[in-house]
Formats: sequence, C-alpha cells, structure tokens
Amino acid sequence: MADIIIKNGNVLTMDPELGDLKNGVVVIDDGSIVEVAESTEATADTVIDARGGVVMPGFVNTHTHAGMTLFRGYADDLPLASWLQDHIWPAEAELTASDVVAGTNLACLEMIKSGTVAFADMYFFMEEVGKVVESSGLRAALSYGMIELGDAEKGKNELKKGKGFVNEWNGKADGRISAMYGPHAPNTCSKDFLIKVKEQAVADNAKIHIHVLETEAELNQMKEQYGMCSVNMLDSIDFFGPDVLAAHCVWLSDGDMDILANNNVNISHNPVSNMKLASGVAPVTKLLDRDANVCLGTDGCASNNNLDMFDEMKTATLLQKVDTMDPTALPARKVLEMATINGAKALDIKGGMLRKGYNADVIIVDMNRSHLTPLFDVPSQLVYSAGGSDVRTSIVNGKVLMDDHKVLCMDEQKIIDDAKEAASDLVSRVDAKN
Ligand SMILES: CSC[C@H]1O[C@@H](n2cnc3c(O)ncnc32)[C@H](O)[C@@H]1O
Ligand SMILES: [Zn+2]
Repeated sequence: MADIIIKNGNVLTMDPELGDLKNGVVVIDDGSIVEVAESTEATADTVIDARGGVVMPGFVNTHTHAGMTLFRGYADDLPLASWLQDHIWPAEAELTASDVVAGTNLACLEMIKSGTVAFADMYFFMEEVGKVVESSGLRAALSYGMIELGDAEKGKNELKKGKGFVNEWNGKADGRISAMYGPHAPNTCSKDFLIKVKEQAVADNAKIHIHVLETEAELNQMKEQYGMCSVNMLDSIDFFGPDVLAAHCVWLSDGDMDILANNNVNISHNPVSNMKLASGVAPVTKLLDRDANVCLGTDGCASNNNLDMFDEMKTATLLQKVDTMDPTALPARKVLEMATINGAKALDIKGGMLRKGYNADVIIVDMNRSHLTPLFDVPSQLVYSAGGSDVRTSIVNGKVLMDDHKVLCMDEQKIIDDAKEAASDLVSRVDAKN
C-alpha cells in the first residue's frame, strides 16, 4: 500500500522522457514518487482527486533572504545603494533571532501557499532559520551570509560562523536541508577572503551562494579595485564550478557568459528584484543559448515584494521579450523549466520533475477558475495567467503541507500575527535609534 495516490489530474511531468499526461496518476511512497502513469493498480492510504487541476513539480526558488519578509514595503522605490546602506542595513542591525524566526515563518507560509517546495536562502541567525525550515516541512539550501569588507579579523569570524553552520546543518531534517557557504558579493568580500571561502567549501564538500554583478556600481567598483569585473576576478581564483550558485548576474559581458557557462555555474535570475531596484536586465536568453543552468529566484521581500514564483516566471519571460524585441524569446515551457528542473539541479535536489525515484515534491494548481479559462496550453496558462493563490495542494518529501488551500503544517493566523508584531517592534527600535 502506497502513501498517496494523486488521480484524475492533468499531469505536467516536466520530464522530457515521459512527456505530459492529460489524465494521469502520481503514486507516492516513503517520500518519493514511485509511479507516474495514465492509470495504476496501486492502492494508497490517501487518495487525492486532482480533477480540474494540473499536477506538477513544485517550484524551486533559488535566491531568497526569507527573513526579509518583515521588510516587505519598508523602503520601496529607492536605488539599490541607498536602499541597502541607508535603510535595510541599519534596520538589519536591529534584527534579533526572534525577528528572523517570525520573518522566516511568514516566508515559509507564503512559499507553501504559492507552490514553492524548495528555496536557497542567505541570511543571518541561520540556526533559527534551519529550525523554522525543519518544522515547516519545506526543503532548503541555507547559507549564513558573510560580509567581510576587507577586514581580516572580521573575515575570520565570519568564516568560523559560516563553517559552524555548514557543519551542523548540512543534511539535517532527513536531508531536506543542505547548508552552503554564503559570501555576500565580490564587492563586500575581499579576494583573499573569497579564496579562503572556496578552500573551505571544497574541504567541506559544500556549495557556495553569492551575489554576482547585480549592479553597474559593482562592475565599476571591481574595475577600479582589481582592474577587472567580478566574473574575471572570481575566475582568476578558480572560484567557479557547478558548486556555485551566482545570484543576479546582470552586468555580464559575452566573455563573462562564456566563463559562467563553461564552468557550469548555476545562475539565479531574479527579474522582479532587478527591475524594482533598476539594476538592469540579465542576458538570460544569451546564457541559455550557451547551455548555462539559469534558474529563478525572487530575492528578498524588500526588493520584490513577494515570494510568488508565478510572478517571477511571467516577469522573466516578458522582460526577455521586450529586451530582445522578440516575442518568441523565453517561451512558457522554458521559463517553467527554469523554475523547476534547473532550480533542482542548482541545489542538487532530486526533483524539478515528476519521475519515478524522484522526491515527492508535488503541487496541484486549480485550473477551474475564471482567469484560467479556457485552457488551451498548460505551460502558457501557468506562466501568463496563473498566480500563487491558484495552488490548491502542496506536497514536500511525500508529506502534504497544504490540502485544498488549508495549510496543515503551520498555524497560519499565529504566523501572520507574530510577523506583524515583530515588524512593528523592529521599526520602532530602528526609528528610536535615528
Ligand atoms: C549577508 S546576508 C544577505 C544580505 O544581503 C542583503 N540583500 C538583500 N537583497 C540584496 C540584493 O538584491 N543585493 C545585495 N544584497 C542584498 C540583505 O539585506 C542582507 O544584508
Ligand atoms: Zn539577494
């Protein structure tokens, strides 16, 4: 007897070998998918009727700062430098562990409700973040965000904290949590520090999550400091490889794109944040033409202002179309691949598609809705018309986290109340300081 059978669904497997099934079943046992077919002989403890819905792999959000949900709408419509230095960093200086717990709980709740099953996070108080993720049921690749600013003593401390986190959390929560090193960016961490981080990551067999060439200001600063851009500097220290998740990658030259693609670097494209902070347009179609693994992230809620991967997919495709003046650029299925298969590859998760032996990280999107009618093409409908609130059911590691819009693993109202209180207390403390 299996754990779960999902039946009567329009199954978007995202598996190029199997293809999609107009009316199929997905059988789940012991955290994994054991069958994807048109029908099954199996029986299960739980049978979920997905009639009128699309059954698909859940989304992988490859760049977040989950705790920043507390800053949703806090400092909008500002340039990145002032946004970070004058508003976000002073507010973050007041953050406590319990604030990050409240913010991360809110983020996990929002992600579960909108179909995300896994995310890559870089922030502070990561032990607390780990505990929240563990109890939420989600999957995550977590990193303690290290900012060293060329201060060797600070660097030592930061690396010690990063290492402590990696050693304690890698593989926790039945393997749902992996731990990465998180040097913030090449313009906030020195070359010497980045060399040490890479050595430590290799020694610990851990991956690295870093912001790269998000802004023109970073490009100019790097040219002034090193006589070369961030990608060339990182390449000169053999930083790149398939173990690196590089967020943003907006200001790339053709040569930079070759370096990233040739080194199998995973690139998290974060279009909403890049647009909101007017950072620029990442050359996604050129990267995909080079077979680079481009995945999709929301960034934190202070620069987005939500964690909805449907919004991210739509924005990604529209932005490439207008940037290239080509309406065929980044079609719906390709952007869905970025949000599922490519994200899973970046985080080394056996997921991103519905295939026998893969993680049972499955969502059901309700298509029986006015704004999703008529239904000619499932990928198009998901990317151009659907939204996070259309997700009806969410399953991670074979556990139902949300059933028919009811979140089972978290107390929704308490999380909202706690986050409201934490955000308001935090802002009062910040205001009192200034
Ligand atoms: C060291 S933990 C992460 C650090 O990054 C800050 N942050 C959030 N969004 C961005 C972004 O788009 N670019 C650069 N840095 C960002 C966050 O506030 C934390 O301080
Ligand atoms: Zn970021």
